Amino acid sequence: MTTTLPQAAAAAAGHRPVRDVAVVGWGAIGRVVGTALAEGALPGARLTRVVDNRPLHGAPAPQADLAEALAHCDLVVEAAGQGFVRDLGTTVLTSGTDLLIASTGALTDPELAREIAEAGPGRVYYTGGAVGGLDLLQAVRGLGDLTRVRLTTAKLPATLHQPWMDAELTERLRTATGPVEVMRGTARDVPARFPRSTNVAATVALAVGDPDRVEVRVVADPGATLTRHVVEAEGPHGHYRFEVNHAPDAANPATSQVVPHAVLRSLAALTGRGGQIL
Ligand SMILES: NC(=O)C1=CN([C@@H]2O[C@H](COP(=O)(O)OP(=O)(O)OC[C@H]3O[C@@H](n4cnc5c(N)ncnc54)[C@H](O)[C@@H]3O)[C@@H](O)[C@H]2O)C=CC1
Ligand SMILES: O=C([O-])CC(=O)C(=O)O
Repeated sequence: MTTTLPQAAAAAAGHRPVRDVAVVGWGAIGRVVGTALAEGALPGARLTRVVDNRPLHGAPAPQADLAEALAHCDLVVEAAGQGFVRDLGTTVLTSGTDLLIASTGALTDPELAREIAEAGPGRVYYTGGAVGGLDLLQAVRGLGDLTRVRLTTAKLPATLHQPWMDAELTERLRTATGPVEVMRGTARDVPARFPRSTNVAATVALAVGDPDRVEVRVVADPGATLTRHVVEAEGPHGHYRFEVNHAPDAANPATSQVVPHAVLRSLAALTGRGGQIL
């Protein structure tokens, strides 16, 4: 039988406290994260509740509403969508629960970004998700502002179709035989237009500190069997280029397969696990 020590007693006794984690959103990301936690993949964290707005069968922890989940966890992993962050992000934080956000695109609304930043006592964190190099871009800010930051995202056309698109653009996506630029804008406006597909733009913006400074191109490419994100940045102290090409999730090709593993890496850092590249 295992004995669970309360967090403070565990810390005093020299044990690292185990984080009680609720996963919100049991889809491409949440399912992989929650299953790994339930299988003990991360010794410093355990899955206590799962929240989803659809009935679930066979989840490895009880399904609960958010109120019940908050009573049984000290950390919420958001893998549900920008709507959850918008509607309930501050509820999580004001309950004293930490929040790890995947749907960073919600933060492009300046009022919500301010509310989330000021809410507490829970702390908010963001996963790097599908992009890399953000640690370095954050570090470079210590040397002075970046003068130009660009993100180009290329995905399969079907993953980029949106209800706001007119008939002509919809048809161009449907019949594309080569790359089609579907939007050019900034990290302020793009993630709201492609809420399930371009959170990466908002994440880059969090790293560089300004959504208006990040120029974004979204490209529908029938040849993009791997989802591509290219981040290019330049400043007085250097220039940087990060390109990733990810296999998409089989069930939800808008999401790259690596994303839940990026969330698990974020969780490993949050549990205080040693040996991490921070
Ligand atoms: N930061 C990044 O690099 C990435 C971020 N994302 C974000 O993560 C979100 C989740 O991605 P996936 O797992 O691929 O989506 P998914 O569509 O496979 O799963 C989402 C799950 O959340 C549930 N859900 C939706 N709204 C909810 C709510 N308000 N409360 C509770 N459950 C809710 C749905 O029923 C579904 O089961 C995306 O919508 C996107 O915003 C996705 C990919 C990359
Ligand atoms: O998974 C990806 O490649 C990116 C994605 O969906 C997002 O940023 O919302």
